[in-house]
Amino acid sequence: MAQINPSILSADFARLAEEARAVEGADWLHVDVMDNHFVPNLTIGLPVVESLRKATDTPLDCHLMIEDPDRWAPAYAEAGAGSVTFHAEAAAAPVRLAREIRAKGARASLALRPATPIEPYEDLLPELDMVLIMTVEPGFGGQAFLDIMLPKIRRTRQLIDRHGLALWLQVDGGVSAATIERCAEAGADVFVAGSAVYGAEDPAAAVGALRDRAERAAARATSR
Ligand SMILES: O=C(CO)[C@@H](O)[C@H](O)COP(=O)(O)O
Repeated sequence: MAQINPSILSADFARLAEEARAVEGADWLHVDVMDNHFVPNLTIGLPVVESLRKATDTPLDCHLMIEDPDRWAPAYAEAGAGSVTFHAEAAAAPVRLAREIRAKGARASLALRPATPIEPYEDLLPELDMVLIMTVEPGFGGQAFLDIMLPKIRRTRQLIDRHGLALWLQVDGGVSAATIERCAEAGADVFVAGSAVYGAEDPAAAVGALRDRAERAAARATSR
């Protein structure tokens, strides 16, 4: 089943609790943590995650776009994130880190920037609960979806299936009504959407509409 994770990067940060509750039918709330080093933008950190945890029942999917995730990522699991994603390009010891995150009770996920291939990480897949393929350069919401990432999504799905793993495959960046079907057909099953949800008049309805599109596209792809 397709999961839709609204990205609070496109929400009104002055009304975060309200904005989190506006999408309570969503599967997860995607929380973009940026440190102005790994990416050229600065957003939020642990205290906001702790507060969000109390403000909504929707599980938190924290995407750490930070340097030194080996030091910080386990603390996000302790702060209440149900899923913690760290970047392959930033982690010094990704296997140890994934194990630490899981030991704290959260799902462990590995993110890849657009120029980072999945193949070097094939042997690590059993240590993970999700792979995140960035479909824009990380740092900002509202960017155009990179179609050139579709082959990487397909290859990642093939690797996951070949190993018989139950990993989720997430895409993030430029996901909208116009692009979600291509992602689902390529094998993604978790979809982060910022502007397509928070830019909509009715964010909760936008979540439902995106999920319907993704599920129809996935059904078409499997019936081929
Ligand atoms: O991680 C990021 C950006 O780096 C994303 O989560 C964006 O926040 C998604 O926003 P849209 O592209 O959907 O507007």
